[in-house]
Amino acid sequence: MQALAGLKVGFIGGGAMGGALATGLVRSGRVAPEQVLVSDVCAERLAELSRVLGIKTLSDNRFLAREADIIVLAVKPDQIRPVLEEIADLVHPGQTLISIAAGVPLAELQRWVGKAVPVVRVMPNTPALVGEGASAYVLGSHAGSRDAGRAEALLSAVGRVVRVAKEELLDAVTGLSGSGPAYIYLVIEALAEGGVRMGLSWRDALLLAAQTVLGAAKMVLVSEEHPSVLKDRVMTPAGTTVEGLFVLEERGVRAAFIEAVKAAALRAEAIRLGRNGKGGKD
Ligand SMILES: NC(=O)C1=CN([C@@H]2O[C@H](COP(=O)(O)OP(=O)(O)OC[C@H]3O[C@@H](n4cnc5c(N)ncnc54)[C@H](O)[C@@H]3O)[C@@H](O)[C@H]2O)C=CC1
Ligand SMILES: O=C(O)[C@@H]1CCC=N1
Repeated sequence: MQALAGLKVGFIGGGAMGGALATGLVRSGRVAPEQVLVSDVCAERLAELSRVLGIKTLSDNRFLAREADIIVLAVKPDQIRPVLEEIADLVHPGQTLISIAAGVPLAELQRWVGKAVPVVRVMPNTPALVGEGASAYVLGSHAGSRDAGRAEALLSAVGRVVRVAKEELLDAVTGLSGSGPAYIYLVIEALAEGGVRMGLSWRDALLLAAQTVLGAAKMVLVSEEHPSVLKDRVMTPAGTTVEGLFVLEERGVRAAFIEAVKAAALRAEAIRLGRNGKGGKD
């Protein structure tokens, strides 16, 4: 991909999300393994990423900050400030800083780095690991089209990406697609348990449940039809599907998902506004 050609992409934090992005990026083939660096405080994690991906790993965030053109901050939200302050004197306007931390506002990121460097805030999700991520981003005040191009190139290599008009919308994104994979794992587990309850082996039931979710998602993306139209095509009058759907509506599953997204989005907002009443930022 042109926007990443010849650039080095460095991840500070190679955990669940940073590791997923680095892995998805290398596996996409859009960058060579030599273009990707990961620094982390956990030696075992670094050894694993280096062994599996053939990328350069290091325990020195400052070395990474000197080497990388795109620096992805992928530590827990409460580690973002110390990490930014650690590298602040090294970063320069030729670089693009990307923060994936939930609820850490652009204004704070910019203040902690303390100079006019481009910052982009991104909310990705873990299916980036398998090239099926869903991400949204917003540009900070010093970021421009070059930085948007870099962010889009990176995120589109590992899935789909949208740009949101204002930072507050990243709270909604966090509640929907950032946290969303966990909701869908719950759905898959529950569907499979339903299959087991009706006599299927767990192995068969899990495969059928997961493939059904994958297939339905693909239908929505490929057909571009409204989900209700696709739903109607599955329903036979007085058939089986309408009986199942009736139970889901009766139990309030639709409202439960709407409320789940809202609750997670409000939590992201509370973290962003510093009203973090739960003893941690993540
Ligand atoms: N896990 C998820 O589904 C998503 C996470 N995020 C965001 O991604 C960020 C990372 O979250 P996870 O990957 O889930 O956490 P994690 O705990 O799996 O990964 C964090 C990594 O940072 C490393 N680390 C800690 N301090 C460090 C330091 N000073 N320098 C370098 N590395 C350091 C840890 O050893 C660990 O490997 C968070 O800010 C979170 O809000 C965003 C979207 C989705
Ligand atoms: O649960 C969390 O706070 C993070 C952000 C989105 C997904 N995981």
